[in-house]
Amino acid sequence: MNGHDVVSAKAIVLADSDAVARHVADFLLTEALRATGVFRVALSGGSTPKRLYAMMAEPDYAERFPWNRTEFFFGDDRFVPEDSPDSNRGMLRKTLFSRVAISTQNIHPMPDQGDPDEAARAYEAVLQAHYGSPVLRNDKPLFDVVLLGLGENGHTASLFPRQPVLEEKTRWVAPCVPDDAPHTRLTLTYPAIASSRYVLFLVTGAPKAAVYTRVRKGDPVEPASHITSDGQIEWIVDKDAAA
Ligand SMILES: O=C(O)[C@H](O)[C@@H](O)[C@H](O)[C@H](O)COP(=O)(O)O
Repeated sequence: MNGHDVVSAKAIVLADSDAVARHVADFLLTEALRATGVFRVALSGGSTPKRLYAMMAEPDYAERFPWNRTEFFFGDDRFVPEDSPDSNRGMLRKTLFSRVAISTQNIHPMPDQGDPDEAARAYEAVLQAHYGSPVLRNDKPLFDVVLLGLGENGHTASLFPRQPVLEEKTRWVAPCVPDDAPHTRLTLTYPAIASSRYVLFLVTGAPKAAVYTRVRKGDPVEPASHITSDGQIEWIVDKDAAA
């Protein structure tokens, strides 16, 4: 029971999606305040974490959070302009970053224009500059916390079923052209996500119950089953998803 993989990971089952959001918000605040230097977070997209981001923007939380000692990165994004309703960058600007006192220098969205492969390599260069090396070491995490969601088809970040990115063992960021999603995406790869102190999966709602059960059993067909962390993985789920 080491917590480095999705099967041995601890599961925290909470009443509803608000309780999940509050738990993760409190966890991020505690860890950010405890950090002695820069605190690095990779943010998830999609709808599940929107409640979390809204909570983080609330004044009584925002005034306590060390925004300018925190570097916010993206776990993935759709390769669309920021003003697209599908952009994680746009969603985070609206729900969080436009509402708190954070410097744009502490926010690192993924590129959303040009050639996707070149954009992925450019983002990898940003990560390597912050990490201080082009080679990941398992005793020096790239991220303090990686937030992940879980799609009903077993994807997480933009690690989609049947995609070449699932085999990527060297690059930290890569493009993905899912065969069952409308946009090309950029995503952190498995090795980049593994370079973390914590990976938190946020899973809520009855529609996620089946895939959550399959991934928690380590079903190898599900891309999320192959997520590991040099630190600890935790499932933060609501009762409907855990049913
Ligand atoms: O950009 C994205 O879409 C996310 O990073 C993706 O991995 C998401 O977490 C899952 O698709 C779950 O999405 P929901 O939270 O909307 O169910």
